[in-house]
Amino acid sequence: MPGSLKLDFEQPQLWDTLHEHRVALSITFVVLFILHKLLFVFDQDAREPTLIKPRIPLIGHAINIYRFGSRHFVGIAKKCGLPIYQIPVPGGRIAIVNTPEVLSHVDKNPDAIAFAPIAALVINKLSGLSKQGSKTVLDKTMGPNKLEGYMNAVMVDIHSTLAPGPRLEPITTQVAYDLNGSIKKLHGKTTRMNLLYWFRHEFGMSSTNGIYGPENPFKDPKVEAGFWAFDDNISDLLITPKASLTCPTGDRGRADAWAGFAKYFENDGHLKGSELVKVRHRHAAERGLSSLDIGKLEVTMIIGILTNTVPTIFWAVYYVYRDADLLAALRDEISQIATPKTVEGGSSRTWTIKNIDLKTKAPLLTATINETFRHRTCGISSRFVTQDVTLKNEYLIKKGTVMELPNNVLHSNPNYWGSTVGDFNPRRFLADSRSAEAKAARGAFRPFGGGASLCAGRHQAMSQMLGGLALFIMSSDCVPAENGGEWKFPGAHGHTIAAAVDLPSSDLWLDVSPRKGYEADLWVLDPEAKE
Ligand code: HEM
Repeated sequence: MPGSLKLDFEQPQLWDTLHEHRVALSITFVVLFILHKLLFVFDQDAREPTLIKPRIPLIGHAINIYRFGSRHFVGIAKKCGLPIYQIPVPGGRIAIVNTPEVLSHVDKNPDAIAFAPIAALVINKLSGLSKQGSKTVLDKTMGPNKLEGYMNAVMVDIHSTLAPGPRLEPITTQVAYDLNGSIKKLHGKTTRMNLLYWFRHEFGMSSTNGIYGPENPFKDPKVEAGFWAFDDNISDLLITPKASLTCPTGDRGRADAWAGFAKYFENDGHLKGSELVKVRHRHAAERGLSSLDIGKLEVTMIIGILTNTVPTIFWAVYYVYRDADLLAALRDEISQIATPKTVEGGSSRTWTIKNIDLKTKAPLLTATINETFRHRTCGISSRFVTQDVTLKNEYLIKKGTVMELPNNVLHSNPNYWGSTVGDFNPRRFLADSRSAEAKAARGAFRPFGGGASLCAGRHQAMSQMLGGLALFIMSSDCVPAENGGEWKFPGAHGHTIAAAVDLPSSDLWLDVSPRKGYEADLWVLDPEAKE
C-alpha cells in the first residue's frame, strides 16, 4: 500500500522529528524555567518588605523610573500605602521607604545603608574619568577602611567647609554681592525674561563665583552653556553605553565644561577659590588624579550645587507672585528689616537688608521657601545596602539592595500635613512647634534628605534663596507676558533621578518691572553685618 509504504518511509523521519522536537522542547523548558525564575519569581524571605512586581516583567519598573524619575516610587507608595516596599529591576531590587518611622531607622544605620557606594557609581558614570580616576572614586566606598577611600574622605571635608562659619562665609558673601548685581541689572526698566533661564545664569554665576573665585571657569560662556547641556541630559548620560552616539548634546556640553575646569586646576585657579574647592582638589591630587580628572569631578559636583537651587527659586517666585496676599505679607515682613538711606540728591533710596536678619527675622520668607520645597520636591535620597539589616526589628533588607527614600511621598501625605496638603500655605510652617499640626509634620519634611548624608550645601542654598527671593520681591513687580497676564501652572517634572526639585515643563515668560511706588529705589543685601 502506498500509505504503509509512506509510513515505512516516514517512520525514521518521524522519529528524527520527534527526537529533534524533544531536544527543542527540553531547551524550551529550560529557557522558560529560567525566564520564569527571572521574570516572575523572586526569592523572597517572609521578613522582607512586600515585593511589587511590574506589569511588564523585569523591565517594567526600570522603564517607568526612566520616564517618571522618583515620581514612579511616589505613585506606587500612594497606591499600596505600605511603609516600605520593594520592586524588582534588572540586576537586583530596590527597597523604597515611605514613612518617617522607617526612615529614622535607615538614618541610624549609615554603615549598613550607605550613600557613598551609590554616589560613587553615579559620579563615575557621569564624569567619564580615566581608569585611574574611576578606580579612585570607586575604591573603599564601604567597609571598615572606608574613610581612606576618596568618596568618604572628601565628603567629610565637604561637610566641614560648608558648615556655618569662617570657611563658608566667603562663599555666601560673594553670592550675596553678586545677587545685588543681578537685581541692579533689572533697575529702572521693564525686562522681558524667561524666569528659569534668568536664574540659571544669575544663580549659576553667583554660586560659582563664590566657590571658584576670580578664575571661575563659568565666566567663559562656553563652559556655562556646556554645564547646562550636561545637566539637561543627565538621565540619558547615566544609562547610555556610548554617550557620543546617543546623547551628543550632553556629551559635547560636558566636554566643554571639563576643558574649562581642567585649565582652571592646571593654572592653580583653585588657590584663589573657596576652602571647598581647595579641599576637593587636595583629596583628588593626593591620590594622583590629573587636572583633567579633577576638573571632570568638579563639573559633576556642580550638579549638586546648581541643579536644585535654580528650580527652587523659580518655583518660589511663581508661588509668591500668583498670590497677591502672600506677596504683600512678604513685602511687609521684609520692609521691617530693611534700612533705607536716601541717595545724594534725594531722588531715590537704597534699602539695605542684612542677610543675618533674613535668616532670623523673616519667618514667613523661610516658610515660603519651605512650602515651595514641600510642593516641588521630587527628589530622593539613594542608599546601597552593604550588609543584611533588619529595620524596626521587622523588615529584612538584604545586602546588595538599592534603597530609595522618595521625599515627595512624605511631603504629599495628608496624614502628616492634614486635609490642606494640596494647598500652597507657607503659614503651616509657622505653627507652634507644640501644636498637633507641627507634631504630625515632624520628621515628614526632608527636602535636604537626612541622616549622615543630609545635604552639605543646605546653609549655602538657603542663604542664596532667601537673599535672591527677598531682593526680587522687594524690587520688582512681575506679570506673565502670555496667558493674558495669568499665572498658569507651567507643569512640572522630576527632570532627573539625581534631582531633588522639579523642573518646570516650560519656562515662564515674564515682564519684570521696577516695583510700583519704589521705581527709583535700589535694594541690596549686606552679607557682612554680624548683628
Ligand atoms: C535647593 C537646594 C538643594 C537641595 C533641595 C538639596 C537636596 C539634597 C538632597 C535631597 C541630598 C541627599 C541627602 C540624602 O541622601 O539624605 C543632598 C545631598 C548633598 N548635597 Fe544638596 N541640595 C541642595 C543644594 C546643595 C548645594 C548648594 C550644595 C553645595 C554647595 C549641595 C551639596 C550636597 C552634597 C555634597 C550632598 C551629599 C551629602 C553627603 O552625602 O554627605 N546641595 N542634597
